[in-house]
Amino acid sequence: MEIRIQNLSKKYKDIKALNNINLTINTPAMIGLIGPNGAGKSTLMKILVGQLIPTEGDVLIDGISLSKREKYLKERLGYLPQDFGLYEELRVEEYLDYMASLKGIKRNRKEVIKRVLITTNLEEKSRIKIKTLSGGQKQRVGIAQAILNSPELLIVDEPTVGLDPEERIKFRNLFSEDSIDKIVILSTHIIEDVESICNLIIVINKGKVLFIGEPSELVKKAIDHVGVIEVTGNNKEKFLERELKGEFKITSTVITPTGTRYRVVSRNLSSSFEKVVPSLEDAYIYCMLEGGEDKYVFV
Ligand SMILES: Nc1ncnc2c1ncn2[C@@H]1O[C@H](COP(=O)(O)OP(=O)(O)OP(=O)(O)O)[C@@H](O)[C@H]1O
Repeated sequence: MEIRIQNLSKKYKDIKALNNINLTINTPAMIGLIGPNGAGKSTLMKILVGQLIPTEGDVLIDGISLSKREKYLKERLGYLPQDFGLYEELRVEEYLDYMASLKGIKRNRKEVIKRVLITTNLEEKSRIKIKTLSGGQKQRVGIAQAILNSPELLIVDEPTVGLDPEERIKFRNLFSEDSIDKIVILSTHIIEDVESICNLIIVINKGKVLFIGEPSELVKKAIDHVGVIEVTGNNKEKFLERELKGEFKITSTVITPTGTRYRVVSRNLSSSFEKVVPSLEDAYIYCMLEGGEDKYVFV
């Protein structure tokens, strides 16, 4: 599958949620879509699944406009929205059966449901009413419905929210294994999730793509922009003032026997800092610093 996003913009009244996005994605890809709150991630995902119509531009699925691909996409898409409504009165298996019928799954429906119940560790809960499940278990039901049709394109908006660490690891591995022959787009704020499974990162902010590429390329861009420094008690206030003035962004603070050790990301790192190897999180912050101003785009 090829997804080609062309000059895509979306306006909600006077808010430009997406501002002239151009991207091409091909199978296979395990994509991490990251960006701060309000960056436009959900809007982009909703357009990709045909739930929202763009104000300008188009999305081509295998060369044909999304607007003419409704059935084609429905058969190949799995989607877990950020706020998915579950039918609380239904039992888990009834809900999955209903979702399977909406997706047009007729053959082996029982087996298909059983398979996703096993995959999402919900077998024991299959006869339980959704309203009595915990938040994390409901999230698993959401993931289960998204993978019912073994989709070629799996779009998941913050899928690991509410899951405990073990479950998070399990699900990110599931998405990753699934991406061998498909496109998985995973929107998240959890950089660790992206780091461990994604081979492509798309960073967006204020509706613009700031970066697209491999995680290692993003990290490379932050080399020489990340440093640490130990600040003693008397100098702490002055140091923190420098952050307020925008000289750098503190990404970690550790109290030491002699003062405080800060890790910072800066566009122009002063020589007073000891340079360190950037993490993906540092690189993301650096990307935000560079791309936060309209005059500079990182791609
Ligand atoms: N239905 C809507 N009506 C008006 N404005 C909207 C609507 N949906 C989103 N927006 C605005 O569009 C912008 C992008 O929102 P979007 O939900 O796509 O961001 P996001 O990156 O998914 O954020 P988050 O990480 O907080 O979920 C924000 O400024 C948001 O307030």
